[in-house]
Amino acid sequence: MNAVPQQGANATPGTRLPSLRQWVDEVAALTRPDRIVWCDGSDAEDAALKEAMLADGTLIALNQDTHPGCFLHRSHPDDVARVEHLTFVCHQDREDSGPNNHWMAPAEAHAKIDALFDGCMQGRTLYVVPYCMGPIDSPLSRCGVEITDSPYVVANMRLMTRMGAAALARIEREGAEGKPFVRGLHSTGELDPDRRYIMHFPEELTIKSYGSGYGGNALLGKKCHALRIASHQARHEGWLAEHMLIVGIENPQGEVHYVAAAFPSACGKTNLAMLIPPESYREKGWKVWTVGDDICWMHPGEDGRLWAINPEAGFFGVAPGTSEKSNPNALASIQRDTIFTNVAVTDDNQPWWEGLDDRVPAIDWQGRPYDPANGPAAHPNSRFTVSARQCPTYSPHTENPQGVPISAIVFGGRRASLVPLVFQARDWAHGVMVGAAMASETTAAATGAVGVVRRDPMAMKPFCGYHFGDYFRHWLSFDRPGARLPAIFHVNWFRKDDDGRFLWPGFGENMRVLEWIIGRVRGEAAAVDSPVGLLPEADGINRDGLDGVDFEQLFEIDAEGWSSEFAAIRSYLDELQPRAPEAIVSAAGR
Ligand SMILES: Nc1nc2c(ncn2[C@@H]2O[C@H](COP(=O)(O)OP(=O)(O)OP(=O)(O)O)[C@@H](O)[C@H]2O)c(=O)[nH]1
Ligand SMILES: O=C([O-])CC(=O)C(=O)O
Ligand SMILES: [Mn+2]
Repeated sequence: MNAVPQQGANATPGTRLPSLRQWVDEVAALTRPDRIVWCDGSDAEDAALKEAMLADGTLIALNQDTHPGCFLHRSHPDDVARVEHLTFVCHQDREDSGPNNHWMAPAEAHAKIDALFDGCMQGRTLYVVPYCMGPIDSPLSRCGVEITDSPYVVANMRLMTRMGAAALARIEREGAEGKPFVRGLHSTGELDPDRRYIMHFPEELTIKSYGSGYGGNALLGKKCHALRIASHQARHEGWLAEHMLIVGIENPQGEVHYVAAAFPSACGKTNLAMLIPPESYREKGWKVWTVGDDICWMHPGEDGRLWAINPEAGFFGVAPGTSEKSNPNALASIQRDTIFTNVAVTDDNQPWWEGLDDRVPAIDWQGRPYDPANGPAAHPNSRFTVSARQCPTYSPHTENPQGVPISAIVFGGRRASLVPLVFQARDWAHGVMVGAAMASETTAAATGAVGVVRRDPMAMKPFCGYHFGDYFRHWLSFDRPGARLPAIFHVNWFRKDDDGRFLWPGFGENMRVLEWIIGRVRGEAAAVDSPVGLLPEADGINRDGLDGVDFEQLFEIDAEGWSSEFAAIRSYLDELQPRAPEAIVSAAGR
């Protein structure tokens, strides 16, 4: 490991880039770490970090015979999910952050969080983590540096991003040309929920996160950079940074159509990205390729299409519900070299969670002997971190510097009632309205109540780094001469019957809906108009081999229910005035 003892102003630089060196010096002067380590991303560095974490209990070794290279991390019980109420987007002008974000004046926010950072790394190591979001040689990629005092964050960032020497070289090269990198400062602090903030300064390309070690709060390349900061950059540079999976669907003719889909947190992105088609489809030659499971950056190409890259290099996936039946690709991916966070373990020290299989766990996520009276054995938001390359369906085109062309955009939410299995938007503006009108039941991915329907436009409510009205305008701006935009759809895997059972089997069977979507894109499948959009014809979704599915109920359009839904959408858009674009407001029925 390249350990560099800090010697005040004479500290070994670690970089040729003066702006980076100066920032690290400033942060070190504020946080006063015992030592500074510049991370190179090497295997040796990773091994040494893990050894140190095993020694101090940050990591616990899992069964190395069944799960080589796998470790468990138990977080503080109060630090298990994103904290939206403590997450701020601090534009100079409050209006630019919009009613969709918590706001504080930048000067006040800096003062408040810098007071927490003051001296917080005494007795700790400061790690400098250079990273690249996207393929290292792609012009669409963007770089950042995270400074953190958490070795767990370093190990996760190594899986989730292109981290280390190659990223630093790109940052230095771009820096010499005057191109900035995103600066992220993170400390786990005291893990005190009352001394915790996740602050974003889009105009300064800066993130400051204090008091949490959890994924979306602490792995700053992910939601903080690749969505909140990047969405702001994308607005000004003419591209889109979205909370979307990217999946390639190969039809029997060997044609691959790439689909980008936005579902809110813990609503099925990882599962759809890794879908295995039913056997009848596989026999005919249908295949699915995984490009990304959480974030998608889309740029208009010279051919007028939208080209997408996955800025991430790994998956930070929800463990509960992942099984041989629901998601065999995810399960195959996490047999080795995986970091598990807040899962349970069996008596032979294998990772376990609800929905995995019918074994009984021995120890729960907090390290207690398992007792059902204490609730689930694994935390509902327990996660695995793994390199995307370990996924059996990993698409080699993920590394394309120019990205992959998107044929269809799919929006979706968790709606127990009202919303049909699938419908298509009539055109781009209608599709943007459909995305803007999204709502979904809240999940364990963020702290707070679970199962409450809230409006979550484009699954970006917690992640859009600017005013939603401007964001919808930005989406509309892609419809211009020469554009060959993807068709837009909406799906709902989660509609329930009167007894509270899911009407749709979901998971691999979602292939049937994707087949219709690809059919529409290719101009082959028929559709009928309805008050919400274009629906498949009565036999439009392939039903072969599907017994007991009530298609009538899945596609039922309740006129009265929709009229109150549209009223709710309109009053939501009212809150965004005067910035909500007229095209969206009128598409929502005014
Ligand atoms: N009923 C049903 N549940 C599903 C389906 N797909 C996923 N789920 C459930 O949704 C939950 C989480 O899904 P993920 O795919 O991990 O969610 P995600 O959208 O990737 O979430 P984040 O990583 O939080 O952004 C799990 O409990 C799954 O079992 C489906 O088709 N039908
Ligand atoms: O960011 C996280 O912590 C995990 C995630 O994907 C989400 O919450 O959408
Ligand atoms: Mn997510």
